[in-house]
Parts: sequence; structure tokens; C-alpha cells
Amino acid sequence: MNNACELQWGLRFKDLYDTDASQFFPPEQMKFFLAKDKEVFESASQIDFEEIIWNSSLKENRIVHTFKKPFCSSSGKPLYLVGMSVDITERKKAEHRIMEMATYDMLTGLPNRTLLMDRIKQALEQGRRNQKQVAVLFIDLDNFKVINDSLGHDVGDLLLQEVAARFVTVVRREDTVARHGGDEFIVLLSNLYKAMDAEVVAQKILDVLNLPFQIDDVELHVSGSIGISLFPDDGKNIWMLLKNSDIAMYHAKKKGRNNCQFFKSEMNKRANERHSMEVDLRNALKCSELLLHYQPIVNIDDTKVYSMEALLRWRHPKNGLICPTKFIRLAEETGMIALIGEWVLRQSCLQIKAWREQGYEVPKLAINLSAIQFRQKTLVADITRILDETGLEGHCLILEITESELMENVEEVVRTLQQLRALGIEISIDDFGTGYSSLSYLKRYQINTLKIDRSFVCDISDNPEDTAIIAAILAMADNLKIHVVAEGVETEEQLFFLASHGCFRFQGYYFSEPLPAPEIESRIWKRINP
Ligand SMILES: Nc1nc2c(ncn2[C@@H]2O[C@@H]3COP(=O)(O)O[C@H]4[C@@H](O)[C@H](n5cnc6c(=O)[nH]c(N)nc65)O[C@@H]4COP(=O)(O)O[C@H]3[C@H]2O)c(=O)[nH]1
Repeated sequence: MNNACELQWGLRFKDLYDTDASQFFPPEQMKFFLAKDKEVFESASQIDFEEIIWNSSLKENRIVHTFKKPFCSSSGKPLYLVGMSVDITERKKAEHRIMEMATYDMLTGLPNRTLLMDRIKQALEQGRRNQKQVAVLFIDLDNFKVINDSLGHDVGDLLLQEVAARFVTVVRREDTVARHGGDEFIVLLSNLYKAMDAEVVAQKILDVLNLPFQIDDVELHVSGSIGISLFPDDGKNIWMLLKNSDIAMYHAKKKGRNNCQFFKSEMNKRANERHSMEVDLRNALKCSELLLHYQPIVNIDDTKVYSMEALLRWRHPKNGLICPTKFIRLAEETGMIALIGEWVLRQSCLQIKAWREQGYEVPKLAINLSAIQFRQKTLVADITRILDETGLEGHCLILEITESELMENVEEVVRTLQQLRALGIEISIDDFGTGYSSLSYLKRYQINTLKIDRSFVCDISDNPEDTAIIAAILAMADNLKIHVVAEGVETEEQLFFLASHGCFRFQGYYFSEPLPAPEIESRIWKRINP
């Protein structure tokens, strides 16, 4: 026994002299020592191994790496052995910590994606062997971003920790609750007897989420959307199962949140279609597949074209002409709307310029602004730049925004609208009547025009409620000195009703459908600018 051993184990050589190790180590430990010694003697060769040794001085178990080497006679027979142990406890602890950091989520203490992948792999192998189902539950918290943004990241972090702790209470020990990232969690249920068991767990998860959370004296109410995919029916490997549970979760969100949805193959079809549309839309701008059609807005007094609305179209190489209702939402969700919106603005300005150069007296052009564009900090600067680049004045443009865009961040909206007005741009509220319809903001925002949504116009004469709404909008607008345009006018009857209630501007198939620029020239400009 050397000095290091004396220091490490708190044993003194003189105390050990003429004693037996069994006086210092527990019986189980002694049994292990002797077995190893026997191994060395029998094999007549060195062995090395890791073992846990009770350190009576530190009063704790230590992990050591031990080498045992025999010393043999000239005939090769082991006579005695020397053992050397290196204390590797601290190194092992560090390794364990690194392992934990690599496989557990630091915030919630739950398994992270890496460990989850491993667990799913094992669960699938087991499921295959035992012919049992495995369920992957993809959970996304509803509106977590709002809590995080409004109450701060510290509250958001505490909430995630609480959520994680609650999830663990509703699953069996052999199941895995993992943090997938952000506010997404995955629950892995292995060895399922029947698919419906997954729904039972999903419901328990929704129930524990629905109980109020008390974080820093604030009571928070949270819900979640859950997508479930099952092995083997919905996917034979990890990636398919994760992807399909994600798709199902997306459907749960669309179904109004706070619910769970099993994956169905039709969902995959829709997800694939969405994905390929996204890829195609990214190419659409580069490949000049976007174009504008223009629809006149007519003044009934003098049947003059008061303005034109620019309406976006996509000439898809395989699917033909696609209407904006089919792709604007996708463009918004993927952030492509910023580039597309800028293209629409520039193209509209260039078109006005081109018509002017051909000698036509062109009225104002109305352009649709998506909510995302409207909230962009650079909106006014972008419009100013495009007007400068195309040499056009702001008063040529009307920007159409929807009611809902005006309801958030009122101060900011007021500022943006003032800046746009300072450029000479008119503001029109699109689809009026379908949103929040508050009179007070119309006055405050100094809106120029309201456009009555075509859903009201199309029901004139059939639906007395819609008829009453139109009459009320017209009376109110008259009071506030705001112009009104009725959208979607298709019949003389609608025109007559609207005109008799004080609406004098119209847009709709009755006058003209949206047309490409050359047809506007031949059908409209040449008629009114002969
Ligand atoms: N049934 C019927 N429909 C009529 C009639 N008259 C016009 N319409 C349609 O009504 C829609 C009017 O546009 P919106 O309400 O601004 O609604 C627009 C607008 O919200 C959005 N949109 C169009 N272009 C753009 C754009 O450049 N940017 C953004 N962000 N949105 C756009 O897509 C929506 C749909 O556009 P479109 O499919 O072109 O549909 C147009 C137009 O074709 C009629 O008499 N009967």
C-alpha cells in the first residue's frame, strides 16, 4: 500500500499491517476482490476492470479503475499479485453530467430530442417483437407565444417547467415525455393494447393543461393541441411517425385547438399538396408566374371608373390560373407575402405608369395589403421607395386593409395611417361587416372608404338581416362622410337596392370581372378615353 492509497482511503499502512482486507471492506466487496484475484491466478495474466469501492473515510462509494497483475515463477506459475486502483469517480460524474446535458432538456429535465429518438427506436423494436402498437403524441401549447411575449421569457420558462411536471404525472413509468423544442412536447406510449388508449392519455394531458397555472402570482390558463400517430399503421419508422403526428397536431389546431386528432392518410395528402404548393410558390416570383388582373370600381352618378382594384393571380405551369384565396394564406404563413406584396405594389405602379404613357387617363389603383405587410415596420419606407423608383405620386394609390388589422396596436396603426395619408395614399377598409365593425375607430383612423363585403350584397332580397346591415352601414358612413363601395354586385336588383339606400360606388361582375391589363385597355380605357 502506498502513500496515495493512505491518503485516498484514510487507511494507514501501520494499522493495516498484519491485518486482513475483510476488516475494512464490506463482505460483498471482499467476495468480489477474491473472485478477481482468482481470475488473475487462473489466467496468469493481467486484468483490468471498473469497480465500486466503499470508502470508509469519505463514507461514500467511489468508482475505481483497477489493474491486477500476477508475478510468476520461472515456470510461469503465479506466485502473488499486485493491484493498482485509480479513483475515477470525478471523471465518471463529469461524464454522466455531459451525457445528461446531451440527452436531457436543461429547462424541464425531460428527455430531449436525442434521447427521445433512442427511446422511440427501442419502442419500435419492442413493438415489432411483441406485435404491439406504439403511439407518438405531438403536443403543442396553444398561444404560448402570447404568454412569452406579454409576460416575459422567465414566466414562459416557469410555465414550461410546470407543464412538463404535469405531463409526467399522467403517463406510466415506462412511457416517455420529452421536450421536442420550444413549446412542443412528445409523449411516447409503448406496448399499447389498443389505439384508443392513446386517446385516453391525450385527454388526460389536455385535462391537466386546462387546470390553471399559478406562476409568479399570475394565474395562467393554457390549452394544447395534440396529434397522434400510431406504429405500425401510420409509419414504420421514427421519422414517419413524428412527421405524421405533427401533421395531425396541425389539424387539431385548425379544428379550434384544445383537442386531439389521430393522423389520417388524407391529412398527409393535404400536407404534401401544401408542401409542393409552397415549393412552387417560391419559384413563382422568380419565374414571373405572378400577374395582376384589374377590376373597375364604378361611380353610379356618372358611370365613370372611379378606381381599379389590382387582384393577384398565379399562372401555375401545371395547374393553370390560381386565385389568391388559394395561396395568400400560405404566402402569409411562410413569410413569402413580404416579397409578393412588394411585387404587387411595384407592378401596380408600373402599370399605372405604362397606361399613362399610352395616353390613358388612369384613375386610382386599389391594392390589397395583407395583415403581415401592414404590420411590417418598413411598410411606409418600402412604399415611398417604390413610388420614387417608379416616379409615381402617392395619390394614385388606395390601400385596402381588413378591419381586423386595425384592432391591434392602435397607436401604431394610427401612426402608420398618418404616414400613408401624408404620402397622399387613400385608405379603404376591405370586407367591411365581417370583422369587428367598431364605429369609433373609423372616425379615429380617418378612413376614406368602406367596402361592403360581397357576402352581404349577394344575399340582398333573400336575407332581411343582411339587408338591414347594409342599410345601417350606409347610414353610418353617410354620417361619418366616408365613401362606400359595394363589392360583388352581379344583378340589377342588387344595384337598385344599394343605390336607393345611398351607395354610389360599385364593383362586381355586373360591370366587369377582373381583367388582364390588355383587356382593360381594349374594353375600358378605349371606351372612356376614346
Ligand atoms: N362572386 C363574385 N366575386 C366577385 C365579384 N366581383 C369581384 N369579385 C371577386 O371578389 C374579390 C374582391 O377582392 P377582395 O375582397 O379584396 O378579396 C381578395 C383579397 O382579399 C385577396 N387578394 C387579391 N389580390 C391580393 C394581393 O395582391 N395581395 C393580398 N394580400 N391579397 C390579395 O384575395 C381575395 C380574393 O381575390 P379574388 O379571387 O380576385 O376575388 C376578388 C374578385 O374577383 C362578383 O360580382 N361576384
